[in-house]
Amino acid sequence: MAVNYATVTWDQLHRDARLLAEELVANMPIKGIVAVTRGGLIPAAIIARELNCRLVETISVVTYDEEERGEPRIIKSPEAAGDGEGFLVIDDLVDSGVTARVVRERLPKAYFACLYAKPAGKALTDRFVVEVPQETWVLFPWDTAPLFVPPLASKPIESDS
Ligand SMILES: O=P(O)(O)OC[C@H]1O[C@H](OP(=O)(O)OP(=O)(O)O)[C@H](O)[C@@H]1O
Ligand SMILES: Nc1nc2[nH]cnc2c(=O)[nH]1
Ligand SMILES: [Mg+2]
Repeated sequence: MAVNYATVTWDQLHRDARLLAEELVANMPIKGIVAVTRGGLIPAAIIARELNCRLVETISVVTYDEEERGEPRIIKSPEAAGDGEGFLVIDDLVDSGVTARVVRERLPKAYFACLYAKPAGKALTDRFVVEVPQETWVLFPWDTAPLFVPPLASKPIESDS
């Protein structure tokens, strides 16, 4: 399957997290936020700031062994969140939905929100901001760096032959 890339800048991420926070105000009051590490950490920090929430827990789910997708494992439990009642769970993205499913099983009463969602996983969310095509790979600002690109005119001209 062809892979397209969608680059998300820090500005876009901040804007999308604030848009999500605006929607989540309807859930107030909340007991706290659970960030799904690592990708949910920065979105959760922005949302915690907007919702004036100081109780921020984490859950860490590992779904890959080496390069292969393995049996998902919770390597850090969100002890402060109980069964999730009154808590918002924040992740950056749902793709296949494997991570979200494990999180929901552990926190069945929590409200699950994320910034970006692909079709295969979006039904596992309670709210998301932007839908992304399944074949698109989202490049987050913490995964990328600005790179020098040579001017077009300096590239060698390819011949047709
Ligand atoms: O719906 P899924 O197919 O499970 O994919 C979505 C998950 O994948 C990424 O996390 P990843 O496991 O790569 O770890 P990270 O957050 O530590 O980067 C992303 O942050 C989501 O948590
Ligand atoms: N950065 C990134 N991580 C992912 N994990 C699962 N899908 C994605 C994606 O589209 N982008
Ligand atoms: Mg993640």
